Amino acid sequence: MTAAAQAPGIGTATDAVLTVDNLGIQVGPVPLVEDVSATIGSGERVGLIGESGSGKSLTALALMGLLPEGLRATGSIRLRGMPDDLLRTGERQLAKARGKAVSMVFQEPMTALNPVMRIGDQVAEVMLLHRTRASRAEAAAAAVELLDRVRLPDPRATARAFPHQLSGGQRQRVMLAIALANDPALLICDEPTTALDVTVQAQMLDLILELAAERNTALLFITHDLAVVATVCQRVLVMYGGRVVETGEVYDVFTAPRHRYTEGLIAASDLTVVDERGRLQTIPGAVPNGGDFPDGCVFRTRCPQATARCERTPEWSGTTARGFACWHPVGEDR
Ligand SMILES: Nc1ncnc2c1ncn2[C@@H]1O[C@H](COP(=O)(O)OP(=O)(O)OP(=O)(O)O)[C@@H](O)[C@H]1O
Repeated sequence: MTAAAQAPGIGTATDAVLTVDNLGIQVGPVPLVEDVSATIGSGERVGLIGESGSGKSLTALALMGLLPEGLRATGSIRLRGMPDDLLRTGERQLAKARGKAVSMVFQEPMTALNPVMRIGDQVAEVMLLHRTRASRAEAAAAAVELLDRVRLPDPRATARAFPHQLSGGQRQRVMLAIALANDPALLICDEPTTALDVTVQAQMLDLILELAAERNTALLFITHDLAVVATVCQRVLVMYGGRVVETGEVYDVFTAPRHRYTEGLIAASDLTVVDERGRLQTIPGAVPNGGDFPDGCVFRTRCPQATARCERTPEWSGTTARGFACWHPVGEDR
């Protein structure tokens, strides 16, 4: 059986808000993401981790139907509230689904917010777009309420402000308000706290968790930070070279990783592990550019355990809920 046939992924939820099957993303003939499968249930919180260049953001953009010009997605993406496969849905239907079936908070709110439009109008506009509120006045009042819910100080004054008048942390709260304005079934957070300082980061994470729990919103949380995943998520997908290399419950994956890449990521995130010269652990080498990953196991050129066997694509071991794709997994002698 091939790795593709086994569709590495996560979850078996019957009340799925998201079902991804064999997602691939290509630029011309070059594959950037391959064979990604995942199911996220209602209210579930799933992390997506991997180094820069692993394919996390492209995967998230595909789930929003927002891939950059020139990139093509294959496979299938089904979202609750959308009648058809997202990859076979036209732009008009997609625009309707965005915000309601799925919504996203990006890392850099300044690029996502309109710099010349008042905050309150930006929140109200998305409600009017989806007719969550009937009139402009109703939407304006609901926007102030929502700004209060994301704990912005003086929500009325904030509604009248322009983005540049707010701090980075406040702008990120506005983005969260906009993302939640139409009560999406799935909220994708792509490094939502990376640009914030540590205390603001923790407050933002608490807020996302609280509001998602209140509304039973499922979360797909993309981050480099394993500690954030451990705080926020129940399950995790580990990506490298555009592929899912391991998946499972956060506790299982972090305490007993099987893929050599996951093992390396965990060691690299542990500030207590140093070598004989006192240096922090790192994964050797650098992430290749998209499309430059080796055949076979995508991690083999950086993996200390690689053998000739790794020149063949590793089969998926385990289930879609707990599994990995590695010829020489942690805990098994070569
Ligand atoms: N528009 C594009 N055209 C061609 N290649 C692209 C494009 N966008 C991204 N890529 C490539 O696809 C690969 C995956 O990128 P992606 O942004 O998804 O990684 P990531 O894991 O999200 O990284 P980061 O954490 O830095 O956001 C990278 O090698 C990147 O250079």
